[in-house]
Amino acid sequence: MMEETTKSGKFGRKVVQVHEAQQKLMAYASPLEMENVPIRQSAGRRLAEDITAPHPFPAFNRSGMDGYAVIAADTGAARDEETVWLRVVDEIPCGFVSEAKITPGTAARIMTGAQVPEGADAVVMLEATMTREEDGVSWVGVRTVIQAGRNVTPRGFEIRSGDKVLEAGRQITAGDIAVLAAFGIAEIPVIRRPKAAIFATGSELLGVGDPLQPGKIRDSNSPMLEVLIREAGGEPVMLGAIADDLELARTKVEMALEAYDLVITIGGVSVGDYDIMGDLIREDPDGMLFNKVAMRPGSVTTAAVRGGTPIIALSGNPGACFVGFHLFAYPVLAAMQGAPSPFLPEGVAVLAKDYQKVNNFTRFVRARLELQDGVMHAYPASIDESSVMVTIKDSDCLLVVSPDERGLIAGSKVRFIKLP
Ligand SMILES: Nc1nc2c(c(=O)[nH]1)N[C@H]1C(S)=C(S)[C@@H](COP(=O)(O)OP(=O)(O)OC[C@H]3O[C@@H](n4cnc5c(N)ncnc54)[C@H](O)[C@@H]3O)O[C@H]1N2
Ligand code: MOO
Ligand SMILES: [Mg+2]
Repeated sequence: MMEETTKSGKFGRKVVQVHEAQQKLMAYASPLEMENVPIRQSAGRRLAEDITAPHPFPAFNRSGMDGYAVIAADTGAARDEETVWLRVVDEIPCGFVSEAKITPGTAARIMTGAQVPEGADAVVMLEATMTREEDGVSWVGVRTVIQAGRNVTPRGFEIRSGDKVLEAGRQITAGDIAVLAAFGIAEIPVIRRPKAAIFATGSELLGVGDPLQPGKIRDSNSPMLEVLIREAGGEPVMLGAIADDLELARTKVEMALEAYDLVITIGGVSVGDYDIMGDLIREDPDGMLFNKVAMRPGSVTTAAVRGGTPIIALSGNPGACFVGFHLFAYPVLAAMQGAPSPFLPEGVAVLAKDYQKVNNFTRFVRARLELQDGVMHAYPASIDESSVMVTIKDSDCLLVVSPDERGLIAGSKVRFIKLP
């Protein structure tokens, strides 16, 4: 009798591969609605729509030099080392449009960034000219032959009107801000930030401000996740820590599911007597996505969906919590913001130190990347057990060590996932 209970309960878990678990979750990570934000608050957000150029850029033929706007053909005689003299008909500062039309034999003084006057097709730089005054008339002498188009940036050189300049889903960078500003787009259509509720379970948990008590620990995972969620573009909603009490957890989860886009819980997913999150998820077997993943740390990571909202129940062990967040919560948050490639990027590095631990499951080893003579090297953390907290701070990648690898020796190639 006892055995039957346990088989169908905590222990009878079906192991799924990491990518399979990720795919199950991603089915519930669709892009959220659009909102408009002022340009100054849009950096780092993801565009909800393609941005097309409302006008060409530059919008006018622009002088690239301080000098004289001329008709290139007029300078042809300079080939015979003869100075060509042109009558100066206007002076054009930046921001002003000349009413003069340049006709053969004439030129206009012009500044860098000013609109090239009608009729002119080139600008001679100031250093290649000389001037003289005669009866109140200014003349400019040109001693070199100028090609048509010289020192003139034609209208639409960078972007033509109607060109797609920024793609939907793109994360807005400083360069994008420059583009948006140049086109006068002050309100930016972005995907709203996913609201991700976090709560921790564990009767041993104290707050950061609490004095240490025997047998207790301070909740370090919640504040860590708060930062990770914010860095991933989400809006963390801190629901605090609760004791290992199924009723309490149920109430919290139900409330969070109503109000937020994603619910992340910490702890209580293993086989312990007080591992209530596992029990809670099992109450609705249809909604369960997975409760055992072929990975270390974080094998007990559990996920479910209720009313279309995903719940990710991360392990309480700090290392497992950290790894579980990056493999499962990060891509969900990215996809909810419309990221075209929501998973963290992968690469290959040279292992800088032996790594001999072998598992039955793929191991995600905290490590630090360092460029040495232009080659990326990876230093695995000194201690990387699931329960270890302190080496999280030293890692900017996770090495992916598959179970068939019989340990890795320094100098071998190793796959890594780059952390944000
Ligand atoms: N008999 C077995 N025991 C365990 C197994 C197993 O397969 N059989 N799996 C081990 C593995 S692997 C992991 S990982 C952990 C998973 O534990 P839970 O996810 O259930 O997490 P808790 O039991 O709540 O806590 C584990 C550990 O982490 C500390 N913790 C919890 N919450 C926080 C927090 N918010 N901040 C900092 N530290 C936290 C907690 O005090 C425990 O030390 O189970 C193994 N056991
Ligand atoms: O779930 Mo544990 O972190 O696999 O080591
Ligand atoms: Mg436990």
